[in-house]
Amino acid sequence: MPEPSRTPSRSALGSLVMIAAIVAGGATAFAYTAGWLSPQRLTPDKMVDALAPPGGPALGHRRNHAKGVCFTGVFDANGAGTALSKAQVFAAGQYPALGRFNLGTPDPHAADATVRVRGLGLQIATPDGQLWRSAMIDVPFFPVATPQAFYDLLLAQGSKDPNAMKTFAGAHPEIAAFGGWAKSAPWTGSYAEERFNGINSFIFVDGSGKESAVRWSLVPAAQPVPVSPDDLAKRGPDFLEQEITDRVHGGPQRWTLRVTVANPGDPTADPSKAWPDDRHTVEVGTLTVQKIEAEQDGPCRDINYDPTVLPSGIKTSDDPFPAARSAAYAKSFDRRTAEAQDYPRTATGAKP
Ligand code: HEM
Repeated sequence: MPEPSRTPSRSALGSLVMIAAIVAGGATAFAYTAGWLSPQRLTPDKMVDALAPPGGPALGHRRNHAKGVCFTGVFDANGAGTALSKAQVFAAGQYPALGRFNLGTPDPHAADATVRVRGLGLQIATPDGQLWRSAMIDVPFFPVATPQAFYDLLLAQGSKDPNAMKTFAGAHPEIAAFGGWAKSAPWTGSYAEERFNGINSFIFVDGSGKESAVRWSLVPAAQPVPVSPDDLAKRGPDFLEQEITDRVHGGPQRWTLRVTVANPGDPTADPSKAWPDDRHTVEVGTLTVQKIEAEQDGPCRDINYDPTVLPSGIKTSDDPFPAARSAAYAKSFDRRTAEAQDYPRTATGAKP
């Protein structure tokens, strides 16, 4: 009987080499994705870690804009937006809205009068099954020009080096405009009096395929009444939630959705640069907030207001923020939903 051959045949050897190559390729891709091959690369993990306050993140909560209150209402499109975008949300009609007023802080217990930036997350659903999610703030422009600069800003803010912020501002002079806004813009006593700005640039695509670069804002119907932060502090740490609850109880609150169209050459890739005031604007409809909902364990808890969740007819532009935000929001969502024991959670069916 002939001895069985101990040397693998050429074809078996080829298969082994192929399997090894596939495994190595997979491992390399995994290592790249995890950032092991490029420690300098900005990853969603690093970005979300950098948002955490010195004592660590508030487990179970959003890693930014952690304090807030949920609402439901409707968006009434007046039809004017169809000249710019084929998305059904602009066709005249009424669509359900689910949103969240919030404060730009990773601390869910921060006193309202200590947080300079206020925000609004919004989801509008249309009968064609599409969703438009957006998260806006009351600042008219972003403090820095790139996601990397935002990360560097977070590191500088958290640094023990007393010169860290000075060094950062030297390298990122655009931050001065935010400082100017923070000092001079009036504070108000109500979310209902805030204008919320989308800040990032997107592309609207109309029925014929024509593209327009746009930004959008929610302009309040309520007249803003300036109140000093000292006076706001006297209203208590959570006055904003109580105030909006009482106000909406007294009657629905409204904002006009205003779309601003860029002129050729306007900067779309840099949200730290506001577009000039004379740009063409189109009022496309009205957001009506009808009911304040429970924040804890309410309908906003499992929503990720990812700004890249867009209906057909709206797409991202060369602005690098929405993609970076999407990755960071997903990371925050994953972490907070995995921390069920630290936050009241009864319902299932999370929708990242
Ligand atoms: C690279 C830049 C940014 C990063 C890393 C970042 C990070 C985050 C994170 C981690 C969350 C919590 C997400 C969740 O768990 O659901 C969040 C929420 C939010 N962000 Fe940003 N953000 C960025 C830029 C912006 C910009 C440009 C705006 C405004 C135009 C904005 C407005 C908001 C608002 C309003 C929320 C709260 C939404 C909600 O109620 O769930 N962010 N952000």
